[in-house]
Amino acid sequence: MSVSVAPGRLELEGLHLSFGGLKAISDASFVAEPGRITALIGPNGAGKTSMFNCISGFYQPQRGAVRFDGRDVSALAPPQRAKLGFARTFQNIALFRGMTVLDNIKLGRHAHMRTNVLQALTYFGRAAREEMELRAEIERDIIDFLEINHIRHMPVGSLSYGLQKRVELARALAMRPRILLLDEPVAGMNREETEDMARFILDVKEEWGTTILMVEHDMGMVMDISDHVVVLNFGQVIARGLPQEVQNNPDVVAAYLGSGDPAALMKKLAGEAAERAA
Ligand SMILES: Nc1ncnc2c1ncn2[C@@H]1O[C@H](COP(=O)(O)OP(=O)(O)OP(=O)(O)O)[C@@H](O)[C@H]1O
Repeated sequence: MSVSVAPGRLELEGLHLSFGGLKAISDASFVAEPGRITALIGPNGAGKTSMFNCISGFYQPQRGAVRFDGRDVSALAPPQRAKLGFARTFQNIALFRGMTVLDNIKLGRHAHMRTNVLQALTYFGRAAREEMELRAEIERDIIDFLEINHIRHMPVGSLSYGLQKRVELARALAMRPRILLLDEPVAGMNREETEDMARFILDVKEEWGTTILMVEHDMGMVMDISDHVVVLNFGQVIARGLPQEVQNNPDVVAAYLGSGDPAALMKKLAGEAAERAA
């Protein structure tokens, strides 16, 4: 691996977001530290997706700031944030199903290239050189790394769900992110697919050093691989800390269950994850 992109530090300060009269996010602050995995969890409707959309620039919070390495990026549109190193995967896979794995991954990188997609698809001059370098780099750094060599020329639509999610991760990595935003990376996966994805996310952290922020419902996976967990409830941050600290926090348990029984919480959450995977 030879990926040398400095990880970024994401800081959210006093974020407010309302839809009409409904407060989706209310005075929420937290930090995703460089080179760490931060998980954003919370019951359904807690505001996780809204928060993700504020971070990637799809939503504009009414108040508060999104800072990246100290710079206020709140007013930047998603493509401008992408240029600063934000890369995102989506809850519902956002790939071109008729295109091959390799072409889908290359599209991730074209956002950053000096020549645009059309120029790059015609093999002349700088475009041709960039295209060849890109292909070599993607094959070396990403396709091998994510163990998707055998499917590189297959159309994405023909792949299993777990592999499609891995291709989406590959496309995000092709952007050479300084922060990777993963929206429910293992939703809908079976146990084996979940374990594979968890391992790849850990490998990205360890080998690329990328800052990772993920929204995830699978508590087993969250507790296994996160360095830091932030819990949202009704749009507010109600807890943050190490996975074990959060797991045993009575406010968190109450938010999920309305009871003080952490064992029951874990059982319920594990059951929900299994239901989604079934
Ligand atoms: N575009 C929108 N318009 C109106 N209300 C919205 C919109 N997006 C989200 N909401 C509301 O904001 C609140 C937070 O929703 P959000 O989807 O961010 O929660 P979540 O934690 O991601 O939930 P889930 O785990 O179910 O995906 C909910 O009450 C939701 O109905």
